[in-house]
Amino acid sequence: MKRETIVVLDFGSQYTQLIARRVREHKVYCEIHPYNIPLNQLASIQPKGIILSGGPASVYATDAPLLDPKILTLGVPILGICYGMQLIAHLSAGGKVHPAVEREFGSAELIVDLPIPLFADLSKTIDVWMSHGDRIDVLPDGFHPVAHTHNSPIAAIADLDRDIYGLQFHPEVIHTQDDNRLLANFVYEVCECSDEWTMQSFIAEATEKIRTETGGARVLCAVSGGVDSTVLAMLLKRAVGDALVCVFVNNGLLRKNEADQVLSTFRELGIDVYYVDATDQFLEYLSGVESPEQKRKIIGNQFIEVFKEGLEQIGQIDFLAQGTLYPDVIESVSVKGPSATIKTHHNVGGLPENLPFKLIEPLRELFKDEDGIPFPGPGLAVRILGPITQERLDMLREADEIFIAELRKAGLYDEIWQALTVFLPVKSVGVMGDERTYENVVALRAVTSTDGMTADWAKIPHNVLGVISNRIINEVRGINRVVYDISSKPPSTIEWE
Ligand SMILES: Nc1ncnc2c1ncn2[C@@H]1O[C@H](COP(=O)(O)OP(=O)(O)OP(=O)(O)O)[C@@H](O)[C@H]1O
Ligand SMILES: O=c1[nH]c(=O)c2[nH+]cn([C@@H]3O[C@H](COP(=O)(O)O)[C@@H](O)[C@H]3O)c2[nH]1
Ligand SMILES: NC(=O)CC[C@H](N)C(=O)O
Ligand SMILES: [Mg+2]
Repeated sequence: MKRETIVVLDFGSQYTQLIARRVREHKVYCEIHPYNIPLNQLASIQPKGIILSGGPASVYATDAPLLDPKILTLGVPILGICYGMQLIAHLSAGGKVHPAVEREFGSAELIVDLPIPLFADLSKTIDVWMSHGDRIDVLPDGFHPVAHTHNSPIAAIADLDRDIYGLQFHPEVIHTQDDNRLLANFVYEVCECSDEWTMQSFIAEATEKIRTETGGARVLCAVSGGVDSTVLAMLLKRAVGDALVCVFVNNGLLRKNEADQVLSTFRELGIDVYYVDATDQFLEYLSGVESPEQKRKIIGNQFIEVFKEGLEQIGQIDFLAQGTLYPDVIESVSVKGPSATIKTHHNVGGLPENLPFKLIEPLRELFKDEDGIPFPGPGLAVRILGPITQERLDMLREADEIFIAELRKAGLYDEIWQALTVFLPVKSVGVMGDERTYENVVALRAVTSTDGMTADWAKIPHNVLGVISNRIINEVRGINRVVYDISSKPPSTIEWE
């Protein structure tokens, strides 16, 4: 049976992914395609409904991204959001879109004038989220005006015969206070989708697909202990059982007890892991290296070496599973300009592309909710400024464990996007028990952020910082000074290297 699918056509809105996520929250599968997807390709998806996203352009501009007008005649229900609605008006006979006298950003009160099924179970006035400079001035033929705001006399439109709708506001953002009803009404009432796309149905379908794809051959999954590779390994275990080969490499740059924790997690999951302790090899190659980029390069290369050696022992494997997620897939077809058009999927631990595997990517349809603080691939290597030594790694591990534990204890862990401890290559004078000390400094770094691209330093209460500093200086031998990093990104970065 064909899976019921809602397609979002992307005109470059910052909210495109959010639209897809909101639709999926209603247990209806939704995928994103560029606005200029060829008509036959779109038709072959057999969408139950099409949503046209917002976008930064103006429909009347000469280089505006347009829609193949035949899409409006497919007989599939369509919902245009903001730019999407303006486009429907622009492409339909009689419709006129012009710059509004006043631009409208933020909350606005929407008054519903025509109670159509799209607005079922909603009150007559709704607080909605606006973000536009253009508006429909003349309604296209065949459309009814459905709602208005103070600044947008035509804030929602409907052609009930053809099931084509437009909203000037953004139903996908939480500031539109409709309890996510508008998109629910669109997918259930207008498109007549059922709520059958669940994680259970995804797992069942993905399991079947992996079995068919691999046909009993062995599958390699490199695991880091992170969410993506762990979920991937669980799904593969279910699908191929003992044909799954998991490999976990200890590069000596992990946090305190991390390797043991990863191994015990996999034991609890009933998944065998081929464990390679390559600490000595990594530290040997990193010995004396100070340049951050050099460190990264060495770590990447050693990863490949370790993997190749491991594979010689494990023997022939046909498939490599990667934890590519939907945002990676979307980026590779993005409309946001040529620089973003081709993105190589993030490589498993920097594995080279010429290894003799066929790739499978069972998670490529999924989004992930951000969870906890990420740990970067190069690990503690980029948190020790200057040369890496076992002694420095040990001090840093202890200090880092205290920092994170105290953040959790203070209930701050979930508000913080990234938290780390940096070992500085300087010594400073202190006094401990009347004795002069001449020891090391660590810097604490904690930031708030939504995507890691920009970040602000976290305003951790002074008393919490005090406890952390005391504990580190008292408990970690070799450290007599703790400083807190109060730089934002930009101009600084989150990590120090
Ligand atoms: N120490 C390791 N041993 C084996 N494989 C690893 C290791 N570190 C990373 N990998 C592999 O490289 C992939 C990419 O790592 P990275 O940390 O950059 O991505 P990620 O998105 O955080 O994924 P994850 O949540 O699985 O860690 C991981 O998903 C895993 O397959
Ligand atoms: O896998 C990774 N390999 C790297 O080389 C690397 N460098 C930084 N980071 C992580 O990326 C986010 C942003 O960090 P920066 O502001 O330091 O660039 C932060 O979350 C960093 O931890 C890395 N992750
Ligand atoms: N958010 C949008 O889609 C904006 C559409 C169009 N650029 C406008 O300003 O009206
Ligand atoms: Mg990871």
